Amino acid sequence: MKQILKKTLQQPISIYRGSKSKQIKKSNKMMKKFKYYKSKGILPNLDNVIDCSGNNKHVLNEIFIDPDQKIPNLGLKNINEWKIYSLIECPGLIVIKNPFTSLGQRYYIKKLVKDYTKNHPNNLLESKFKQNIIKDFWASWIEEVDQQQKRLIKKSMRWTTLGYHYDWTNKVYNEQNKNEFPEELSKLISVFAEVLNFNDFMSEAAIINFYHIGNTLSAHSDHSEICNAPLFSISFGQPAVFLMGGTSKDDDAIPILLNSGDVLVMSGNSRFNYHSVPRIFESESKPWNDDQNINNCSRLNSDDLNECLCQENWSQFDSYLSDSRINVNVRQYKNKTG
Ligand SMILES: O=C(O)CCC(=O)C(=O)O
Ligand SMILES: [Fe+2]
Repeated sequence: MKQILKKTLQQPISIYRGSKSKQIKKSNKMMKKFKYYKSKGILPNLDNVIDCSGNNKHVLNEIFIDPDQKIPNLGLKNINEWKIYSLIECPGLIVIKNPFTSLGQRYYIKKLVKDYTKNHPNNLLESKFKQNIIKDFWASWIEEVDQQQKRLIKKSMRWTTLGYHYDWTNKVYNEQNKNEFPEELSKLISVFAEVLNFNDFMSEAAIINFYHIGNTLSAHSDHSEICNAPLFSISFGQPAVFLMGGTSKDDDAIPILLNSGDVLVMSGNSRFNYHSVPRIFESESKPWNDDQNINNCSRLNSDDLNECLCQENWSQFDSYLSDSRINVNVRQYKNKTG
């Protein structure tokens, strides 16, 4: 078992899901910045990383929404507390600063890493891992007593897909290989879409990425969806530097700090831009533990909520998150009018 795990894990630490380009051109500004922020030797200077707060007014525009509109109780803060920004230099890129309550964060974290890794396609399916790990990653991880094995199991889960499954080899969505898109996630995304006036958005396909300190995601653009609908990307756990480039890898890239709970929306011109994740940080802040107020959670499943409220149970998630980041990005795959 140890051998099989080790063998499967002998792969680049970068999540890479396509064919590699052969050479890095000198003009490839995205790659240069990627290398800079990824660097392990000399720690990168983070002064230029945009943290999407009031401190960065020169590069951000605040988007004001109706503070009296009604949103469902899905673990989100009161709408009058939401802060939303667009990036002046990247039209269409929007960041909703953590709109989740602490319990809301816990709820979706549990869904993403425990529930959705079960019964959905994931990167372990074609590996030689034991069936129990492939079928129920979370149970296998928490039940493992050997600390070395436990670490290996944790790092083995890199991605899971929901809804239409993406065929990474042929770079197409697979019509036959489709799972039910989780209803609670679709409802959550609809709230973000409606608040931002993307009223017809349909959640049809999602990728959940699991990163651990040291993991990266190479520069790519998400262009396999045939519609021009926005892409909603939610991050939980440890913070990351996210690089947002242009339509060519030669375009310069903007470094953005994504903290737990932040929702990044790629719409309009930014939808098909190159982007990457060069770095995950360990941070002291744990916004999923701030308070466990059940306000604004009445539309969430009570059994799931109780699981998040039970401290003994939650400590497993805390341990998972101590050096991990979870990102879920949700897409509309088909053009409804087409
Ligand atoms: O982890 C992130 O923030 C980005 C993920 C991403 O770009 C992707 O999965 O296509
Ligand atoms: Fe992407």
